[in-house]
Amino acid sequence: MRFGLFHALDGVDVTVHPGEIVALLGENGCGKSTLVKVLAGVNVPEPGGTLRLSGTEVPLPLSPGQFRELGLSFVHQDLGLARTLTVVENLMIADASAVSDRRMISWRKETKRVRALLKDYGVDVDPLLPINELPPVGQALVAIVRAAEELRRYRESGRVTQSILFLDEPTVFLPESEVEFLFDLVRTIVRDGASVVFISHDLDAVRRLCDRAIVLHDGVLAGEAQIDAVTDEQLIEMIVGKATGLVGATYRREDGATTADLPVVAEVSGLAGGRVEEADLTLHGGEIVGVAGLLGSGAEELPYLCFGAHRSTAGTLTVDGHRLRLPRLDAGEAVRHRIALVPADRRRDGIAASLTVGENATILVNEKFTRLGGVQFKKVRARIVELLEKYDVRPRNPSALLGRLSGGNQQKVVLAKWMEIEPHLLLLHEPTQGVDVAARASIYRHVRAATDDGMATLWVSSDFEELASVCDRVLVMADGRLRTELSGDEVTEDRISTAVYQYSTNAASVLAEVPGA
Ligand SMILES: Nc1ncnc2c1ncn2[C@@H]1O[C@H](COP(=O)(O)OP(=O)(O)OP(=O)(O)O)[C@@H](O)[C@H]1O
Repeated sequence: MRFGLFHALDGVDVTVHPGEIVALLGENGCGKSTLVKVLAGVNVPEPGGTLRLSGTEVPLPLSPGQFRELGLSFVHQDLGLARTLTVVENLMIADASAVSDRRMISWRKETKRVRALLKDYGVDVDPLLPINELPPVGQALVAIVRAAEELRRYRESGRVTQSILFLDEPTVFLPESEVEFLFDLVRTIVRDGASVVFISHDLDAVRRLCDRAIVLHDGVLAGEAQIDAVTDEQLIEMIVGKATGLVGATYRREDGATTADLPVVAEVSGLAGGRVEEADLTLHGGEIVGVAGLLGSGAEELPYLCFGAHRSTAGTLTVDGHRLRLPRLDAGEAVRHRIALVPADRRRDGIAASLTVGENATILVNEKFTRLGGVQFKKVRARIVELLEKYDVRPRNPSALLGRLSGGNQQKVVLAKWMEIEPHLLLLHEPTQGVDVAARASIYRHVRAATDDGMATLWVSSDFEELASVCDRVLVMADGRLRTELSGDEVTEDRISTAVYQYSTNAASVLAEVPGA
């Protein structure tokens, strides 16, 4: 498969067996989604490739929608749901044939049918709620149920004997604690007779769910392995193409300095807003401070409240001696005070998809390249080239539209953009989601280096292993308040996890809001 002169896939052979869950792994931009899109009839590959399903050869390229006749179904990262429509409506759109011969839709009957269907799959969401009112895990579950139903209809139609569900990073926006609900559903689908291809950068998740891994590297097949026959180090070596020593690496301060030795850069006091009832925190230059909490604890809102992206009801933020009233803070003022925010929802909040990579990377610092009212294009371009090299953005093409880059490469550009303002305070929310294992390590190193140079960093993540490897201190949030603090040797994945559940007195009720819990 070529895009212009660029070979996104080159001679890749892949086999999927009945009833198997196969992981499709590889670095950002190695061609995973491209392969899936060939099978979805979106990408038109070069002549010469073959596709054989249950022994029957199917000519390539596939036409859009042809996958339905072949027993293939897809859940892409953005889930592809109509967000303002209800769960019932979304499930009905997928099955238009079921209603095409009726003159009137009986919503009562449809709701009853969908309620029973969701129950069969063990998914507990209200069928009458619009998609965008469901929590992220509920949305992902609905998208997967819709695909599973599609597979069931294929099999019942008698046209296909085998069916394959492709899941392209559906867990990327989900807190770690909720991923398991999704996996239960995937296992149900496999029991019902489908095979699954699961794309992910989360090796833990891959280990929990998959039987076998297929690894791509720069558009070619790098290897295959049964999951229980390889170590993480071996898988990573296949993914990256060389030994990395990344397993178990840490990115904490090396000089042993403690909080007390470091200068205060930012102080938040009396913060309230959203689910945060009250939060006070002091952030030091040179220190990465993690925040851990269950969904609904308020942790996931802290970065946005401190940036003025979500409205606070009370509180102040003092950065480098400037006292800002949080309820009146807006993004413009935050940037002027060198506060940076890397948001979790990259597509919605992080990138300008229709601008180029270069425009995105320099959008916050245009004035640096303006002289006497004119833009110094040579200088801008030189800086962009430097940034693409430094953050290893692939391809190194400043003029590519950012929306066309693979997810992980978009994330590298988002970080590069924010680091350009030379932040005093960096606010991160799930900054490595969708990022491959090597690029993740490079993000850790960049943030560590800038923090060592005096920046204060607040890192909110549901990945406690990540927090344990990068943070010097971790605050635990529950019920809208910061409950405890772990530092030094206490910062381990186990201690963070234990503290989060111990302090979340409403852990049961938080989980009760999660469909399927
Ligand atoms: N429509 C397109 N036009 C031009 N280049 C494209 C297009 N789609 C993908 N590419 C390029 O093809 C390469 C493979 O992209 P792909 O999205 O398949 O990567 P991926 O392995 O899914 O990565 P990630 O893990 O980051 O999602 C990337 O270099 C990407 O920029």
